[in-house]
Amino acid sequence: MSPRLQIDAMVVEHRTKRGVVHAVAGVSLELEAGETLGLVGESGCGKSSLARAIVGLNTPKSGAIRIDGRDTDPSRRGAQARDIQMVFQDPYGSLNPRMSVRELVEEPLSVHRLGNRAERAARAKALLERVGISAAMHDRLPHQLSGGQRQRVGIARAMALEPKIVICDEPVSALDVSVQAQVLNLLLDLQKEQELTFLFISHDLEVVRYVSHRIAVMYLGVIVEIGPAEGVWSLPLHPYTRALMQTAGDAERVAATGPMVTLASELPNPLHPPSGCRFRTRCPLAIEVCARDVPALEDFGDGHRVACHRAREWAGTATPAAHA
Ligand SMILES: Nc1ncnc2c1ncn2[C@@H]1O[C@H](COP(=O)(O)OP(=O)(O)OP(=O)(O)O)[C@@H](O)[C@H]1O
Repeated sequence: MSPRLQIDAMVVEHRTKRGVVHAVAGVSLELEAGETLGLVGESGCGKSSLARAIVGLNTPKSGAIRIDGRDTDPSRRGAQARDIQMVFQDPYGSLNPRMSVRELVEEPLSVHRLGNRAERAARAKALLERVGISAAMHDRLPHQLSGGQRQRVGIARAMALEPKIVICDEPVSALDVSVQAQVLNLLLDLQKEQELTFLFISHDLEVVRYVSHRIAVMYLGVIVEIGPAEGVWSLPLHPYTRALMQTAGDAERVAATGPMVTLASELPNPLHPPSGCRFRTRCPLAIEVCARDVPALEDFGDGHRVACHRAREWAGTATPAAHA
């Protein structure tokens, strides 16, 4: 059976005055129905550029997007544009400040000419109630809502067209910690009810681990490690993944499974990415071959794949860290 979502050799470039930014440099991913793939990486690694290309907000330079095995129409019009929706980090920026909550949720239904006026109103009401926005708030404007309520409206809007796939781009990063779990749990409940596929982008490794079946790690436009969430978590094999986990306060666990990697310098200039392995200029383990050859994603078992010339050296000997 075809995967629900297949991204094949996606390339996204941004033209700037200083040159071309290679934001996504050939990313391929497959996601099953009902699956969450968490995507992590530092700011500037290309996560949003990839997400925006998948929902049609960026035009990729090349690559294919398939839903249930069918190529999507690059013009992204019609029914198929409904299949992939996005939940943004900052719902305030993506919600028209002059529209009421009710109008905001009705809008996608009107754009796609679904139902008559009364049916759209009823559907918007049901969606808002499902995401926890009570009837008393349906006439309010976005600025009259809390951050968590605004994100719930953003989620209702994304769900209005009954998508198969939802790209969640840092959906809880702008929220107070106290409401983050509520919004995450709402997303997980909706996923179960509707067998939704999530691409879940976050720089917060704990959040990604909480929601994801699999985790992909992106560095400077490429996927450097991907695998089952607990596998990647307990035995991170790419030096960049190890560095991210170490920075996130997991030094002890990382140290138990191989070399420590500290991220010293800044992300290289994306206008001129390094030759060979893109991470090698920041990698304390880099050797000659790393500057010469681009490492392929190699399978280490159970679908845990890593693009590193040196990962084998500790992969065979290390014992996965105990699950916290
Ligand atoms: N519209 C644009 N025009 C020019 N360059 C862009 C544009 N959007 C992104 N970039 C550049 O592309 C690269 C990848 O950025 P992107 O926002 O996709 O990364 P990210 O990992 O999502 O980061 P963040 O978490 O900060 O959003 C960066 O170098 C960024 O400066």
